[in-house]
This record gives sequence, structure tokens and C-alpha cells, in this order.
Amino acid sequence: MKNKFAQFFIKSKFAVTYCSCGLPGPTHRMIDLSQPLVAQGPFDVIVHKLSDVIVEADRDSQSQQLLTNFQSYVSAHPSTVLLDPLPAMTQLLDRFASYRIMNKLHNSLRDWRICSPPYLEIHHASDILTIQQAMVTQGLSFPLICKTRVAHGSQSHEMSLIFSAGSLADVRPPCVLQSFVNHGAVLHKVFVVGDRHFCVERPSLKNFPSGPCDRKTIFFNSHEVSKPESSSHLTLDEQMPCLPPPSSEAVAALVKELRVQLGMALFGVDVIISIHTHTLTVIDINIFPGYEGVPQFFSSLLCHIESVLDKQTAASPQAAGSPESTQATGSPSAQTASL
Ligand SMILES: O=P(O)(O)O[C@@H]1[C@@H](O)[C@H](OP(=O)(O)O)[C@@H](OP(=O)(O)O)[C@@H](O)[C@H]1OP(=O)(O)O
Ligand SMILES: Nc1ncnc2c1ncn2[C@@H]1O[C@H](COP(=O)(O)OP(=O)(O)O)[C@@H](O)[C@H]1O
Ligand SMILES: [Mg+2]
Repeated sequence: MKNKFAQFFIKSKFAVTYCSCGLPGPTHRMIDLSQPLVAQGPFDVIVHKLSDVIVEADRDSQSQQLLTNFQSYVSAHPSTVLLDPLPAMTQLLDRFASYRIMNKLHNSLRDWRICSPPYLEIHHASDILTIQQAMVTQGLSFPLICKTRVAHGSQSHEMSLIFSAGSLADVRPPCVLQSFVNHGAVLHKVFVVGDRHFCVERPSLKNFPSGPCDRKTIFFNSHEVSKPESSSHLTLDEQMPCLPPPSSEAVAALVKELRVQLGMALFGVDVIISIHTHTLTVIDINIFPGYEGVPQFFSSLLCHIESVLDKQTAASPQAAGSPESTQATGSPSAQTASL
């Protein structure tokens, strides 16, 4: 069953607050983003999942206005803690940005042999020869998995598996092409809440023969393969090798590094283990995921909120009781190939 608290966020797509306001014990309440925020505050902490609003703000003036009002409030109240900061979250809504972060992990986590598959950004329609050349330069190999640039919303889970150069015409930019890594159809979801994390196994895509082959592109929706209840023909692998789970030390190092890189406390990382190299391979980073299968989620969130507030009080006791907004940001940058 889905975590109820997370489901509350997912359904509402709106902000929720944790607000002590002089009352005994923590209280929380919904924020109505369409109403003036000052009248609804003050807030010690705002926990939110504004992905819909952020994505829609690009083309919808009402969402743009909601976001602007929210940002203005946050800027004017620097001691109100925002979980998580908007710029940090925004970068994860764009696979071009999140893959650059993932791509840097093999350097920062070299000792743990953690990596992400080679990929290519496709910005606009490109001819097959140009894509093929870029694939060689970037070390991509067939099969490829093709994912939309936008990482949030129903369309973002529509993907394809491309098996040969002849099928590169199926690519729909803007998107990323990523080498498919055989991993025995097991996905490890790492759910992070502050300095705690939890690993949950999920079904995943089955192995495919390495190298190009004469097979038509497979179009699929990732929610049909990697949700707890998923049971697709794409996840059923008769000769599934039994792989060891990811080392807990390596996962802890990954989470620690990403918390710093992202400047976030509530996120999820999708990890697979290569059947050939046993390398821990990062394929996706999610904003405020569902925490399904993590019964400790709510208590961990409260613990994290308390520790953030304690640190804030210790750092500036005079600010306690007069919430203004606090944000941490990650600003990763890296060279990458794109078309
Ligand atoms: O697609 P995934 O990796 O299974 O993770 C999803 C995903 O983050 C999804 O967000 P979005 O792609 O719709 O933006 C989350 O849904 P909500 O936006 O409805 O919260 C899911 O919660 C994530 O699922 P999971 O908890 O399985 O990681
Ligand atoms: N490079 C890859 N190699 C093998 N399988 C992959 C790869 N990338 C994604 N997958 C599979 O596709 C699913 C969806 O990909 P993901 O990047 O997590 O997108 P989403 O945002 O829809 O969760 C994963 O759960 C996994 O089963
Ligand atoms: Mg995923």
C-alpha cells in the first residue's frame, strides 16, 4: 500500500506546512497557493511537491502566477525552511540536468565503482548518421533506452527501446538516449529522507542481447514495468541471474554525495546492478517520491524536520519564532554531448 502521507502530497499536488506557531507539539496544515501566503503563515517549515506547478508554469500563466507568489513569499521569509528548495527540485524535472549530475558520480564516487550509463542529449530532430557518430563519441551501444527530456508528468514515463541504427528514426526529441544495461530485471529504489535512506526492490526491464539486432522499437510506459504491482512481459526474464543486492556502504556513499550535490532532503534514486560488471548503476533521480514500502517515512520526516529546526535555532537563536525562508541549493554543471 502507498504511504498515506506521501499519497496526500501526490493527490493534492499542493504545499503542506509544519507550523509550531507557539502551540504545544508540531501541527501541520495545507497551504492554499491561490490565496495570499502571508495571511496563512507564519511557517517554520514548508514541505511541498510543486512539480506540476513548476512544469506547467512554462506554458500556463495561472501556474506561473502561483509559482511567482510562492517564490516571493519564500524570498521574503528566509527563515522558513523549504523542503526542498525550488531550484534544486527544478533541475530534477529536466533529464538533461539530472543526467549531468548522474554523469559526475563516477568521478566523485570512484572508490565505490558507482556509475551511470553513457547517454546523449537529443535537443532537436537530427539525422541518423549524426546520432550514430555522437553515439560512438559518447560510448553508447545498442540497445538504447529513449526517455523524454521532461522528467515529470504522465508523458514523461513513455519511453522506447531502440535496437539498431535503422530505428533511430523513432527518436522523438527533446529526449535522452541512454545505453541499456542488463540488470536481471531488478530495480533498487533508494528512498531518502534527510540523513536516512531505505532500499526497496521493484520489478524492472528484462535483459536484452547486447549489440544491434534486427528488432522493432519497443514502446512502453515505465509505470507498467517498475511499480510494485507491475507485471509486464517486458519484466519477465526466464534466465534471470541471481545478483547480489547493492552494497549498503556504496548506497550510503551515493546518498551522502547526492544530498550534497542536489541540496535536497526528500528524493529517490533508481539503481540497477549490471549483470556483467556488478557495477552499481544510477538511472534516475526523483523528487519527493512515493516512499511505498517505507513504513518509517512519516517518523523519519518528522525527525528530519526537528533536526533542521534545531540546527537553525542553534545557528541563530534570535531568528527562532520569526520564520523567514531558508533554502539550500545544489548547482551542478558538467560538459556533456548533445545534438
Ligand atoms: O517513475 P518512478 O521512478 O517510479 O518514480 C515516480 C515518479 O517520481 C513520479 O513522479 P512523476 O514522474 O509523476 O513526476 C511520482 O509520482 P507523483 O508525482 O504522483 O508523486 C512517484 O511517486 C514516483 O514513484 P516511486 O515512489 O515509485 O519512486
Ligand atoms: N539505462 C537503463 N538500462 C536498463 N534499464 C533501464 C535503464 N534506464 C531505465 N531503465 C528501466 O526503465 C525504467 C524507467 O526508467 P527511469 O529512468 O527510472 O524513468 P521514470 O522517470 O519513468 O521512472 C526503470 O525503472 C528501469 O526498469
Ligand atoms: Mg524511475
